[in-house]
Amino acid sequence: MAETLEFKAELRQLLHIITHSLYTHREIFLRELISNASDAIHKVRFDALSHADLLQGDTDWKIRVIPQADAGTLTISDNGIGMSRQEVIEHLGTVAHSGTRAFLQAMKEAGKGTEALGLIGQFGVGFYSAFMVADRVTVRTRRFDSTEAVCWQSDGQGTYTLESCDKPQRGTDVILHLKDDAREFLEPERLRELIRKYSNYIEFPVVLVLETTTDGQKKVTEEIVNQRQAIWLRRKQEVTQQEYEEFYKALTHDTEPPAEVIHYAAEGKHEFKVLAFIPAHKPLGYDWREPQCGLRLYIQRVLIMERCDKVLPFYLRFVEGVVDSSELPLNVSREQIQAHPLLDTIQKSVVKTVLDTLAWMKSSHFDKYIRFYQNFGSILKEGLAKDWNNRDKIADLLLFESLQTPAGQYLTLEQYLNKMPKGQEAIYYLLGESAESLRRSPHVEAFRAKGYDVLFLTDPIDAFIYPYLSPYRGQRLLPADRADSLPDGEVSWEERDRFAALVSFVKDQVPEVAEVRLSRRLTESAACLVQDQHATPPHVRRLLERLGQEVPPDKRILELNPQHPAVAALEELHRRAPQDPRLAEYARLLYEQALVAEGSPLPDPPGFFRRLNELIRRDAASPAPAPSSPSSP
Ligand SMILES: Nc1ncnc2c1ncn2[C@@H]1O[C@H](COP(=O)(O)OP(=O)(O)OP(=O)(O)O)[C@@H](O)[C@H]1O
Repeated sequence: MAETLEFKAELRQLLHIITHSLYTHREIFLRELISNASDAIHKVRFDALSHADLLQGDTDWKIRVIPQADAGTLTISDNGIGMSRQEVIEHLGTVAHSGTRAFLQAMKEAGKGTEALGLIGQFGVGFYSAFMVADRVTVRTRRFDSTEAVCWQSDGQGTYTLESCDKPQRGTDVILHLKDDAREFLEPERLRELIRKYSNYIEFPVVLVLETTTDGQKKVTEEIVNQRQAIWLRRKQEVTQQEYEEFYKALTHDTEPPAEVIHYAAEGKHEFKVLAFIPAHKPLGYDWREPQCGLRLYIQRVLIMERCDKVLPFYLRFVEGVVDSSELPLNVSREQIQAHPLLDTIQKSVVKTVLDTLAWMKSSHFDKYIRFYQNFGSILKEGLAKDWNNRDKIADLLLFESLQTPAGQYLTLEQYLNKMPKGQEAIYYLLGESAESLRRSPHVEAFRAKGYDVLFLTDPIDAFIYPYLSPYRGQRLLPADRADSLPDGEVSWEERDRFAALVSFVKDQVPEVAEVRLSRRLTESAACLVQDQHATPPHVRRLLERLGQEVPPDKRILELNPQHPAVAALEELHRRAPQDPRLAEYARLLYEQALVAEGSPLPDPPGFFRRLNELIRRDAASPAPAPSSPSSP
């Protein structure tokens, strides 16, 4: 008796999109189904390592693609692991495929428009892509360690049926009852083309099974269509760039070729082979997916793990590829393999090669490197905190915008060091939202005047990794907005004397700060805020507060520029009429402009507007002044 069950809500939504729309990329259903069949064979090969008898002698691994024009069906059949009844319910009734979840997220972001539908081809939606070409799908499956076979059927309209069936061979048959407009997928030539295009490097034979009738005699032919070389086992000199690209695309579903290919065989004490790729860009949906890290681990061509994270540190998770070692034991559990010391050796070797490749790319193909960096730089930077042994190598790979680089161009730490003028004793940096706003910050004025460059750290992660950057090649890194980082330039005694009363008055009016003082940091602005070396930088504070964390308040230092006309005028007014009520308002305005200049929020915006509007009112009522220098903010 067939039992009818309902799909989970998320899946109903997906199936609705698939069955009610037209696609330009629907041919990818074949790639998805062949890839599932290949996974199933890998799984049974692995599970049977310790139970070879369960295979009952059937180790002729094959994925069969069978078009049947009379019935209008296309069957993809494998002798893989198969599924139990419970597994069918779990796997074919819910959204399992990670790409599918990313696709649904992308749909949400893109709205319901056709733009989102175009995304399907790039994501692939796993098993459910079948409904792009079929109005009914039947799955007949039997697990390798069971005698019970199950038949699953659905038209993709919200429910599916399950019933027991006969299936003498283990494995899974996916039978697609093709839609009328999808009969092209019955044509042998079209199927050959698609198998070669998308599944050429599947390691098991993908066999096209054709039934022909000659002189009334039916004949079945089987033709292996894919190349199925374990490309990583071949010598580098024997593999063409095109083969690498095709393999990479088949492995990752990326539509673009990789930025770099890394292919080598370690020989000597340990032997293993690595074929890894540095992608050129983040594939669609990369930021919505759960982060995945690791290379495919093979032992003598048997796939042991889809993502072996022991061979790749998390900060290199953008690297894709394969590692194969015949030295690892085949007949042990995945957990035991994960603990094998050879994996640490492999990791060290992969990390070194990837970092060396990135360094080479940076020096030889800078434009290509910039694109890579814009996509994956934030991830790579995590390594500064996590991989102390390679900290210097990673620091060498960083790119920065800076005070002296034209907008949109980048500088490395090494280039910064090389152009440091004599007398400069530290590498200066400033944390903030964007290079554009930092370029206008009062904190860089003195540096600009002295010809010192300031690195702009504007990636959100910079706020957390800057402590790991210093020292770089013996030079310390100092924040340009720290109280003691001022290149030099003492305020004269005479100025100190003259402004002493004003400074003390402003301190009384701005209890939020620990100190008010004069400084030479500013050449154009009237005031700015700095902090001592133990305080949390304001940009980091803003980020942490946005993340909902409480940061204990630090008292900061308000610095005034005694040469600024506004500060000078204030001093004069204070000397002339120390009781003038406007003085208190002006003192607050100096503090408030220092906050605005560094991007910090104002504690009392209405008060600020009132003070500013009062100034406008008064000023507008007085006669027009002589034009003043436009450069003084
Ligand atoms: N031919 C098959 N043999 C055995 N199990 C299968 C087969 N096809 C699908 N399945 C099971 O159904 C599940 C769902 O398949 P689907 O293609 O939607 O996602 P997926 O392959 O798990 O996704 P991902 O590629 O992200 O791992 C698979 O994980 C697998 O357990």
